Amino acid sequence: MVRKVACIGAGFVGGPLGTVIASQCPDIQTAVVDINPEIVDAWNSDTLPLYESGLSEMLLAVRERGHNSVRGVSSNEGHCANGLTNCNLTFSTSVEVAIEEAEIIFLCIDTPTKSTGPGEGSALDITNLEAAVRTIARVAKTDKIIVEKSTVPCGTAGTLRDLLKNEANGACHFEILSNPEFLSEGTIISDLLHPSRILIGSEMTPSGRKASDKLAEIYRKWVPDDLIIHMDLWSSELSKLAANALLAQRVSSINSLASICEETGADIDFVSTACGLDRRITRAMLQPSLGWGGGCFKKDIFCLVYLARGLGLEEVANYWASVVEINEYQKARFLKGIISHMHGCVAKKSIAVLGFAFKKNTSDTKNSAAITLVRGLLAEGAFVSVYDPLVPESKILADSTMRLSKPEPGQLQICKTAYQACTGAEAVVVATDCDDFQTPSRAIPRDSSNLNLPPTLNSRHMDERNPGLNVHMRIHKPLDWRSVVDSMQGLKLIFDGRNVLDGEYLRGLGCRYVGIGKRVA
Ligand SMILES: NC(=O)c1ccc[n+]([C@@H]2O[C@H](COP(=O)([O-])OP(=O)(O)OC[C@H]3O[C@@H](n4cnc5c(N)ncnc54)[C@H](O)[C@@H]3O)[C@@H](O)[C@H]2O)c1
Ligand SMILES: O=c1ccn([C@@H]2O[C@H](COP(=O)(O)OP(=O)(O)O[C@H]3O[C@H](CO)[C@@H](O)[C@H](O)[C@H]3O)[C@@H](O)[C@H]2O)c(=O)[nH]1
Repeated sequence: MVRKVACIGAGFVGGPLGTVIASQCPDIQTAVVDINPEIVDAWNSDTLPLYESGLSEMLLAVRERGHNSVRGVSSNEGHCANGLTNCNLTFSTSVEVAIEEAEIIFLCIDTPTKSTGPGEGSALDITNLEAAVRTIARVAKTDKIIVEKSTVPCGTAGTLRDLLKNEANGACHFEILSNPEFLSEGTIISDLLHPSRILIGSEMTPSGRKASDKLAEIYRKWVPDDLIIHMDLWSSELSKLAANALLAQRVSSINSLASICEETGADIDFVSTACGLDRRITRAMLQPSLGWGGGCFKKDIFCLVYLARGLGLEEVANYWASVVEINEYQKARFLKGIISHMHGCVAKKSIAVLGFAFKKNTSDTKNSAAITLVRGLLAEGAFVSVYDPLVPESKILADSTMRLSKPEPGQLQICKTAYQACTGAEAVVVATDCDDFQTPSRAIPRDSSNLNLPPTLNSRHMDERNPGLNVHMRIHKPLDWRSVVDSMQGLKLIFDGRNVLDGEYLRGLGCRYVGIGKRVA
């Protein structure tokens, strides 16, 4: 029976994963550790470092359970927020202590694209991952199971094994497992609680299988056994890259078809529905957009491309590279379309951009198509006002500003409301599929989450125990498009970069509607 685990890296993966393990396995002491004290402080404060539906409620429930516990579980060197020391979840910078105490160590460390040297711009950089494994080699005094949660180049398990062999003193045994994470931002807690599958890659040796079973034991606390799949290390590592490449390929494919629709008068929403209803195709990842973004797709596809090229499989490399190329093309095409609809010139024209995150329900802007859009509009001399319900103003400002060409003073405005952004605008661009931006006929029910969370506290109780944790709980207020259109001026164009609006309804309000892959009426 596993008693102590550690998650190294308290980012989008490590923080929520640690929280879910602690929530689902009260008998397991979970230490989430990070070298960045700011992130750790944020996890221990009322303002979490990331917004995710259900996260703060789950954290609160774990802390509450610790508060009510009479058993007095020891708590590593970290502490539960609000001084609660009995809970089974800690966030701290005590990486070495966590390593020493844990039987299973989840590596949840960032693996960005390499920015220098061989493989620059393509291969994944595992420097941070290796640094953590070096620390394990140095401080471990007992056997450890080391779990690759990070997305890694294929063969990394072997690299880490060699590193441990060379750097550890040989007194303890290390088993490396690959256990890739498939969560999506915006639905992190739900995805962790209800994963479509859990892959566990191990060496096909008795000790590899034993370690694999030990990890499966943890997941079995909340994941059905038939969803836990055991395989070899390479297959598991490759499956992660393959899954992201296939998902991104679907969006690139539908976006490439959207461009045919725009030239011919076909409607991509009909085409997407028609294809998606085929039981073999399904409707997932076929929503046309101004371009996909996020921290994972591009870097993971490039990692696959790098692998294929290294294996001499040039055609295979080119095939997957084209998924990213089509996405770049889509982003550029969307910007060009806006300029063209505004008579070939956006200079000195006011344009509102609604949504800046790479998708709804997240404050993450990594590779967001909105960044390309806003930078492009600013470079063309437009006055741009941006509103996003979750992204902080400072982040929007930093992302919108290019190194070499800065916007003129007053050219970029970050707004507190969508109405403020749209007032006086000649064009409004919906860049993120936020529920708040939907038109009435497409509006979704207010509580769309289906998290199946463990029994949570009622809101009155939450307020009393931990008022700050409520700050991220959002109430959807659908946009009043009539007021928006009334407040616009000039051309009154609405560009729907997500095809989430009802074009007919908007035209009825007196504006011109331009969707992706649709004929402009
Ligand atoms: N974000 C996602 O949606 C997602 C989903 C699935 C898989 N992944 C993969 O999981 C990995 C982590 O992604 P993320 O989004 O959580 O990254 P992140 O950047 O949000 O978090 C990584 C954390 O690791 C910490 N860190 C770096 N080196 C460290 C060290 N030596 N010791 C301790 N902490 C260290 C950093 O300070 C950072 O807080 C990546 O490989 C990513 O590709 C991410
Ligand atoms: O039909 C669709 C679906 C998605 N998108 C866009 O595609 C991007 C990626 O979306 P999504 O896959 O939902 O978000 P991520 O959080 O990037 O999650 C992906 O990347 C993670 C990190 O590896 C994986 O764990 C997930 O399984 C994988 O879905 C976003 O910009 C979406 O707006 C579309 O344009 N159309």
